[in-house]
Amino acid sequence: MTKLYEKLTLKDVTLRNRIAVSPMCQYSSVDGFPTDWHLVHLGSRAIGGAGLVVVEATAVSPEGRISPGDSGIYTDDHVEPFARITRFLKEHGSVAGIQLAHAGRKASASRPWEGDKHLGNDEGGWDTIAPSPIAFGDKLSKHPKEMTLHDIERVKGDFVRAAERALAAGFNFLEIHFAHGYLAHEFYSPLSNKRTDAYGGNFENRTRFLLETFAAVRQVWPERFPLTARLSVTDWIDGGVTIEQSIELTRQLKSAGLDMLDVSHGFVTPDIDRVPWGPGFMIPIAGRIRKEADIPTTTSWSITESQQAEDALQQNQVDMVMLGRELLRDPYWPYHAAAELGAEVSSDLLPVQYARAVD
Ligand SMILES: CC(=O)[C@H]1CCCN(Cc2ccccc2)C1
Repeated sequence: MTKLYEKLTLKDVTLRNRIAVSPMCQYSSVDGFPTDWHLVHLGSRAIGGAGLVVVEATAVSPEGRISPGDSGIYTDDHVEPFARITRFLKEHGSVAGIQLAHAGRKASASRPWEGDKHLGNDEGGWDTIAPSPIAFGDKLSKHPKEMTLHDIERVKGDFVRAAERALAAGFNFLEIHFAHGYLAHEFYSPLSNKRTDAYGGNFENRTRFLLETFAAVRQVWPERFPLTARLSVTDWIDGGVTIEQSIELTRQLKSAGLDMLDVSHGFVTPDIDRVPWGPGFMIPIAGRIRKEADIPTTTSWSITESQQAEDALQQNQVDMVMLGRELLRDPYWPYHAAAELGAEVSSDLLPVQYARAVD
């Protein structure tokens, strides 16, 4: 049996296959509100057969957005526009997921096609916050305000309220963003966290914000729905977070109710020279964490071929694959991959309206 097309059950949620649409920023929201673009962009990937569609990094507060075009779920008015999307995704056989995020010191940036750089407060930008008053660097050179303990409590509350709104909007899969040099990763990594209070210094203190935020969200996110996290498991840099530390953190998150780890990497500093880029280069690392932390995993990064995805599943390195750019290039990848792998293209992979396309 082609494992890529086996169902996957996480708590009370069952995916029709092991293919997920990775959360990918569209920079096309207005004051956080998703638009027709999002309905068509995400809806077409549900029509294309993905088992899970995860909505892009969605900010838990206005200052937590990467760019002014980012999605947000920081007011109750954001719920219905997202509910319109979740209804469509579910109607076409996909599980509806969303990634909750706070961009920390990487916030207040322009869209990639507008330069991917910090915006001054006189050009639509805003003051940023972070564990320590240290700029990311390169094109993101704004110095963030060091978060007070009050700021920390507020932002944890923002994650909780955002999770409650995601539930109200009909999402059944929730991912907290602990990666890519955004706020939570900035607490986790010694490269960005120079605090001397209970949120900085040793491993216990640097993981405190992540564990407290996770526990607070778990309390409001129903037990019957999967709660996951995307974690940069290594900074690739001496002095940064290591895979060994991340295995320990994953074990602690699992004890707190983590249902799957979305294994990612890097980007807490501009330095990407040490990243071992290559086809599916994160898959072996996901496999190690899956084994040593004894938890379901998924991962992304240069997964493009059907046999590559099938091998990762067969070798028990991941339980699901998350495709990003490959699904931008081809929303019907799930259908094409089934044909390549000789998996019978079950009728639920294509909508009834398209079924006649299969001769
Ligand atoms: C929110 C998030 O994680 C997105 C933001 C846009 C780029 N995405 C992909 C990316 C991650 C790290 C470095 C370069 C590219 C990640």
